[in-house]
Amino acid sequence: GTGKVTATPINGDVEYLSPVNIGGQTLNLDFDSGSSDLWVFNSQLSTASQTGHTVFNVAKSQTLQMMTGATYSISYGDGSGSAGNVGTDTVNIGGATVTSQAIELATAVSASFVEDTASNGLVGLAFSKLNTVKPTQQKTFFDNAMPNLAEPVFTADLRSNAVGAYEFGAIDTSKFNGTMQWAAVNTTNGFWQFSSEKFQVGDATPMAVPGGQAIADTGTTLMLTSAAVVNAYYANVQGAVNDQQVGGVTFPCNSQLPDLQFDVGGSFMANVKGSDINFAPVDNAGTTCFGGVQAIQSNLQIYGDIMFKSQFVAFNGGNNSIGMAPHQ
Ligand SMILES: N[C@H]1[C@H](O)[C@@H](Sc2ccccc2)[C@@H]2OC[C@H]1O2
Repeated sequence: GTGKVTATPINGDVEYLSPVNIGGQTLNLDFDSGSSDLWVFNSQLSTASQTGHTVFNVAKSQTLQMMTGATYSISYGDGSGSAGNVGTDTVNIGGATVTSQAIELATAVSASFVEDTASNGLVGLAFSKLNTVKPTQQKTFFDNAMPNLAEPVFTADLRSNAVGAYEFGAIDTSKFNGTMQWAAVNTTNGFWQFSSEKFQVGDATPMAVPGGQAIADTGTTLMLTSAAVVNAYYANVQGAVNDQQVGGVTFPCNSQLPDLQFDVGGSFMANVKGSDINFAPVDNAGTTCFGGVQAIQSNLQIYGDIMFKSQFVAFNGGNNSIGMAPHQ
């Protein structure tokens, strides 16, 4: 079978939310190719933590079965996190259905999740080895669904300020231009990780990347790479400054940002459109804008939604590869 759901950007493309049916109840969740837990806001949470959210009502599902003694606890790269207990239920994502999917039921969530009222939980789509359920680690929705999918793939079609889609079991070739190019994924760390050793602006000298590795992470808003690459890129942008106050590089909103190409698996260069690197204004007048490409201190670069807005991406769990092509 296959399944397809909308991916709706919220708050200026900060994150993308998709409807998921769990035991007959539909929640908008954040699909995250950078983690491997499916957890939801639910009726066990404190009233305060539930404020503003649509919660999964554990009493209302006819098919929920609690997993005795099972717990989870997850913390994310940005310091947020959640923890709770675990059950299994039927999960239907746009027609792709898993009858006994581990559903992690938060009994505690960090402030940033409570405040983010648009999101009622996450669907982890990285590799199951990262799942945090104890004592028995659980499989992701994709791992459970794969045997029944027409093809062992899911795709992310994320758009700038427009509704896109996640699809399971098929690659819709009408959604991208040209031929999709593929690279090997190294699953050792549990991420959709591939080598990415260089960046290039126009036909300038390519910039090397320390560590030369990146992950494709739909749950990260920006594109995070080395400070050297960030500085070299914004050297092309008049008025770009690294503003500690704001927390990264800003530039005049009317800047003509150059495209940025990045190496994928040593086999091809994929392009991020300059227009997608203008992430958002930082001031009410809309004079100064925050860059979509920012620096992290890590040998593992994180290609988040800024990259996905320029590239249609396919994740192949059959042969552990990642495919990219410019959006149609
Ligand atoms: N894979 C990512 C994950 O989806 C988010 S969790 C999240 C936190 C608050 C709001 C929305 C989502 C967090 O930032 C980067 C990395 O960890």
